[in-house]
Amino acid sequence: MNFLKGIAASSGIAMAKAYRLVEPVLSFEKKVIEDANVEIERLHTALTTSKTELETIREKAKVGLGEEEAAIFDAHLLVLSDPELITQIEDKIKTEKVNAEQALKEVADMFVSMFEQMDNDYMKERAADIRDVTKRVLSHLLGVQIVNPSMISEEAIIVAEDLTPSDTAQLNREFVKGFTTNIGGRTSHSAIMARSMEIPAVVGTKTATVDIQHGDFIIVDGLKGEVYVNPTLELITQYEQEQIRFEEQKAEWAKLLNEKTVSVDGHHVELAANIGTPNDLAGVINNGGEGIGLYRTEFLYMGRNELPSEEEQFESYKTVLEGMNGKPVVVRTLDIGGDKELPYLDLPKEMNPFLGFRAIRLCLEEQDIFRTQLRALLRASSYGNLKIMFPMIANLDEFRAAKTILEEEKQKLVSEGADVSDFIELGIMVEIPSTAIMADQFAKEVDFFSIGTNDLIQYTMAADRMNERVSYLYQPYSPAILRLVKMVIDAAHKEDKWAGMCGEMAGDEIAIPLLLGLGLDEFSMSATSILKARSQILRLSKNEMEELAEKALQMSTTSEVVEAVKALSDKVMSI
Ligand SMILES: C=C(OP(=O)(O)O)C(=O)O
Ligand SMILES: [Mg+2]
Repeated sequence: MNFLKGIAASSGIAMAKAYRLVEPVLSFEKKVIEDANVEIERLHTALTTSKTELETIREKAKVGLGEEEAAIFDAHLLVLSDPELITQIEDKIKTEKVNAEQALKEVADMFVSMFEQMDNDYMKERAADIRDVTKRVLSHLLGVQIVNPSMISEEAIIVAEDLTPSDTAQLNREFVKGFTTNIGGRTSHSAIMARSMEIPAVVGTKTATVDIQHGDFIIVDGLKGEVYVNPTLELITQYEQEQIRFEEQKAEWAKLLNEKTVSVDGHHVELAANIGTPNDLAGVINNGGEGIGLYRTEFLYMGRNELPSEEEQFESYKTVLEGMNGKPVVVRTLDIGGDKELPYLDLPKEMNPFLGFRAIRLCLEEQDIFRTQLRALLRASSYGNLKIMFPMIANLDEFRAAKTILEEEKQKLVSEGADVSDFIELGIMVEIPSTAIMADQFAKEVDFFSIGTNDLIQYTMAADRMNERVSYLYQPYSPAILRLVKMVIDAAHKEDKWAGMCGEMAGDEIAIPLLLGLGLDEFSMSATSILKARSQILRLSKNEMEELAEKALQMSTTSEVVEAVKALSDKVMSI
């Protein structure tokens, strides 16, 4: 039995065979061939196998993700049967007497660079399609298997170097019981998505792909951040008991579904959910969410080849607003960048993507993208209680510029006769230290704050949220972070505004007593954490937590703070 320690990213216990999701090696040598016909036949066999495979993937994507996501594969199927591409590969094999792999690569590279140089987004997307399809055909020529998470059709635990947010979105919950990765932290987006999909996960193990072989039986303990490879029967039985206990605990929490979240001394706070797509709505309702505190709209833009249209966005926003039936829905405008990439935007690679051209910075420059989203939001506003929030605001000029654009679009829509609500609150994410420090000034102009601690911690501590090697610095309970949070909440309250938090800290059981004491009004978290948080807050006294927070703000280290919270007694800690 082998044991790996990582970061507990999504709670629960999974036991199944390992499914390794590793990039295949597609290297080959250029060869001079004797018989061109043999090579051409190999090429056609690889093309046919790729076609059958893509059709199956397309079908699965259609069932699991919907027609729109599946349409991406139509573009790939088109490339596969493009006569111009195929004839040129055949000609190369015949005239230059090279192997099919070499001919395929040279012709594909030529098309890719031709399309990439065109000043046309549609053509640039075709370059990405050709690259993808070439990889698939090449894998069949070489007899190497390309793995695709959406193709998993038996119970498995994924083992990977890392999972991108779009890989995670494609996971089929029926078969994927859990995952473990080499890199990543609790607030990397794949971890956040795992929590909302209720898939147990341990990230940042450093060596999962080395220590775990395809088909090994593994246990992923997402509560403790541990992974066992080929465990003993005794351990399996122990974990089966553990699974039962976890389910019983969840059943207890479920009794609080329709309760208000009120402390023992009568202070009410709002427990809201973070979502990525309208598909997450059911989870919010089934977990007793009192609103949506963060709708990460960037997922609408991901896993596809082009920007979503205004109409498409309008439909998604309307679905969420109607689904929440008048409860608050905070929609965050496009926050692309960092670990959330959009290949079709074709932005230059940056040295420090988390500090680069992203989120509101990109939206203020690429205004077509921004205005389309704002129009869709404004049109949807009459279907519910919409609040709009801008991400990554670093100074007041950015907020004012974004607000002006929103107002311009609103005027246009109103003059076109559209129905736009007059009660849309406008707020910002506080996730950059400069904004927390200047919160008193912002509070005069915004309607609310939502503290994005996932980024606020990484920017304050200069510790990458995705890097497990610096995770010791990435501490939500650090007095430095608590002081910033206090500044933001106090600044909001001074201007009669509300302050929420949508970073993962809001659902963390050690942070919750402190945040209640600091006066946070709204806690927004993975839907699956809501009932547990409610059960905890129902046992806390706001007055006592104020005293605790006061003391914590004067402490000098994170561990002192953690000890003080834990000393509150088992009564207020869930586990
Ligand atoms: C909620 C946040 O945004 P994201 O995790 O999407 O960066 C945050 O930074 O805390
Ligand atoms: Mg953020």
